[in-house]
Amino acid sequence: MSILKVEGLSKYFGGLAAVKDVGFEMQEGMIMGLIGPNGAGKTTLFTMIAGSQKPSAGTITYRDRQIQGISADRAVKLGVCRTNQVVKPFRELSVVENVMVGAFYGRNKLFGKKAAEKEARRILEFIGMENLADLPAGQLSIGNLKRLEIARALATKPDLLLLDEICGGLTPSETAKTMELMKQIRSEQGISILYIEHDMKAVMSVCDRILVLNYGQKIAEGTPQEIVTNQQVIDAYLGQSETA
Ligand SMILES: Nc1ncnc2c1ncn2[C@@H]1O[C@H](COP(=O)(O)OP(=O)(O)OP(=O)(O)O)[C@@H](O)[C@H]1O
Repeated sequence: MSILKVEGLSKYFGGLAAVKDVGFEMQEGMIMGLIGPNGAGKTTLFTMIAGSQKPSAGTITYRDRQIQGISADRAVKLGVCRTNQVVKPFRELSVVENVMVGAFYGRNKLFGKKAAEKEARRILEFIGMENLADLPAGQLSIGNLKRLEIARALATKPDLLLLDEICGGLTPSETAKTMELMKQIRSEQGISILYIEHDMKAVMSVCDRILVLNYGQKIAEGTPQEIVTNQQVIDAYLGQSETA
């Protein structure tokens, strides 16, 4: 069953086509990678799906509902939540309080403070951060801040999770842990994931399908194996990222 269908999606900033006539579909339970060079339009595509930016043209169908142009708040309430590439926790609040903010802001209307804290601690345990729950978020390492960003998003109870470069700045072992976590989020919580990443090893290890953007346009879509052997993708992106 389709969870997300994007058709003819474009976003113009003045004369610049940041995203141009992009279309793709995600099936329920899929982990889909979104790759491409810097400035290719990946984040702009995310912001349109997550509701913080209105498309110039095109449609975004989430399950059976068109959601293009809705607010980020409304998108979260419908079950679409994104993380940010640059993590912005409430640094003076504790780790568990940061996750509680996600729970209050999210879909589940049952929450009082106690229930939100219980849920936040459950999520921290799920992602292996329960021992850090009472520290101020400002004291976390970059790896743990990225995990906290995922925990906050999970607390909103998404069905579609948009992850933006959650491996940037991580060590190889932190990256491997994060890939395992993504697989668990899908298998144990049934959440579909759209995933922007520059780390090709990470993308290859976790994604069912990959979508490639270049200058705002889709240049390829396929399985990881199809993508790494696609000459257009090698020329536009993989060749340069290997030498970067
Ligand atoms: N608010 C904005 N106003 C004007 N131009 C913008 C705006 N947001 C993005 N752009 C431009 O749109 C293009 C696509 O940017 P976007 O951030 O979506 O790319 P990206 O693929 O996410 O890049 P990166 O990998 O560096 O994060 C770039 O040329 C960028 O400068």
